[in-house]
Amino acid sequence: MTATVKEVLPPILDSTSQPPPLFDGTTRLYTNLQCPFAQRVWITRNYKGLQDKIKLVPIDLANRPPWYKEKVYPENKVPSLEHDNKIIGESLDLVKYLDTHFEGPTLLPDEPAKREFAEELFNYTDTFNKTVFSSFKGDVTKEAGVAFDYLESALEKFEGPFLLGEISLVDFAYIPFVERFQLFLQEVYKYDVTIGRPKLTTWIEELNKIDAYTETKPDPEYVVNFYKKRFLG
Ligand SMILES: N[C@@H](CCC(=O)N[C@@H](CS)C(=O)NCC(=O)O)C(=O)O
Repeated sequence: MTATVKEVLPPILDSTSQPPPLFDGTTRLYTNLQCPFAQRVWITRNYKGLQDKIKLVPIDLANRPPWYKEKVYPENKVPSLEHDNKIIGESLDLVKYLDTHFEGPTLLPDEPAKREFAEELFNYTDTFNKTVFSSFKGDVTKEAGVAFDYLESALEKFEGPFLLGEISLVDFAYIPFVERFQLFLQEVYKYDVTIGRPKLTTWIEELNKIDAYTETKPDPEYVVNFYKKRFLG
């Protein structure tokens, strides 16, 4: 994608902030700028060129506004989307919702084989994350390696650098987590997940050429410190 002017992000809302004028017809993505689940939806919104149609509402999760749980999303998590007078949650449902309900490039190919594989990959995301998280307390090379080997083989299935060959929602489902794991595994365990995984290496490089994604990347230092506190603290 061609380089565009980087979006100026709106202020982060915390417990002292007033709610936006809810259900006034504005489409809002309630998000958190460090959350990998929310990042999936943020990338999708950017890739489809919906910056003007879907307003970002960043939330401070450590100091959450009470109205978020009470008036917006009782689950009290991000991401959630306010659209057509309703609130929808769950990042994987949301990326699909954005793809089918909004304009912009289609992000799931029609071919049945690709659709089927997309579902397999969506289903594996939780296992992927759990496998890597639990490896932090064990042998990372071996245990996290299994999850990264799965991605490497997945990338061999179709022609092209992305998980379904061409870019799709599936890439956006994985990259926020892969990005964080790559940083943390390198920094703390000196484990480079790209070594011996040429497809994964290219996949990460290709995604890093896309503004819709790079504009959503969290600060690497924040990620490493957050994971250190959470998993090694
Ligand atoms: N399954 C949800 C997970 C969302 C999630 O756990 N978000 C975190 C932030 S990264 C959150 O809102 N945590 C607040 C909480 O659990 O209270 C999804 O895919 O959207």
